[in-house]
Amino acid sequence: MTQTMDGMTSDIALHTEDLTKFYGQRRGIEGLGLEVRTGEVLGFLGPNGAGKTTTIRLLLDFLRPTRGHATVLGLDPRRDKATLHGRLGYLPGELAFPGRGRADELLRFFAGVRGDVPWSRVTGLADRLELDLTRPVHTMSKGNKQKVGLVQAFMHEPALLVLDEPTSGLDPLMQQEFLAMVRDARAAGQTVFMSSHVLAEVQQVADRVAIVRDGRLAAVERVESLGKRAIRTVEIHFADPVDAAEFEALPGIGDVVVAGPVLRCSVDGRLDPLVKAAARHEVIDLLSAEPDLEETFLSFYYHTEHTAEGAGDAARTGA
Ligand SMILES: Nc1ncnc2c1ncn2[C@@H]1O[C@H](COP(=O)(O)OP(=O)(O)OP(=O)(O)O)[C@@H](O)[C@H]1O
Repeated sequence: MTQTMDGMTSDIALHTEDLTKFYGQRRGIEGLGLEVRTGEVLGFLGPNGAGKTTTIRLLLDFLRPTRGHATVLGLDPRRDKATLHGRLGYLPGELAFPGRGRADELLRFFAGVRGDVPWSRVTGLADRLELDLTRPVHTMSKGNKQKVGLVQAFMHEPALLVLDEPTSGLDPLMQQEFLAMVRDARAAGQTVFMSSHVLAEVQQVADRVAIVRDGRLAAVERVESLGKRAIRTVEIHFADPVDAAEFEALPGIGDVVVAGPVLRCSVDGRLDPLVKAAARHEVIDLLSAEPDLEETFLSFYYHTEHTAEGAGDAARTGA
């Protein structure tokens, strides 16, 4: 539960209404209506330039909206900035650390600003992320700087984590560790709002995903429903040539192309029928490409009657 100014609790951690930011004539984000429940992990997805960073900067009052408003932990991002500061963990998309100090010096500074952060919590997070705290931050790789950014965002166990492209620069093992940190945060009742342009990673931890395109909210869906619709591209190499007709009629299979012993197709939903059909032949290799955000999105909207307006309703109800 989120404690509001008047001492009441709320199960809404984040709320935006008609949140809009134009940079001159250029749309950053327009008409965003979104609700994130306390304890929920929301993936905020979209291709480059979709408006993710603009939205996050509005939530933190680094930008002022052209119109509309946001409520964060029941508070006003502008009026209650100081109160929110201690209750939020923020990872910016572009990290810029000042000075030439070591990571532990910088993190001690952050811990001091936030009040009583036990140092063991900082070292615990650094250990999880395999971050050497004795290194000067300005000498670190992008990935290690990202880890410093993550430690400062998580260190005070904030009620709300707002993370802009958190896995950027992390290697696959560290990405998994980060996702485990998000799961732990969720289990502890924290709310997580994380932007990404990679559906596959968000799908592993998020309860819902909100998809933005061209500065507008295009869809809000529960992760399970997107998963079922996920289109994969599959390529199977057989020992001998196969016949396309054998695969074309399978449920969910499309775009079948056979070149001798190599079959390429798209799979909408379960892989099982294709795998069982393929197993009638000798299989040399099977390659399955991660569902692409754009493909999943298009597949979802070709297959349902949802509209962008409907998505706004879904955002509000969490349906
Ligand atoms: N300071 C700015 N001045 C003018 N236009 C801007 C500014 N910041 C962002 N924009 C524009 O607003 C739109 C949304 O940008 P934003 O950075 O919010 O997208 P994003 O989804 O975070 O993209 P990325 O993943 O590339 O960071 C883009 O068209 C971008 O060019």
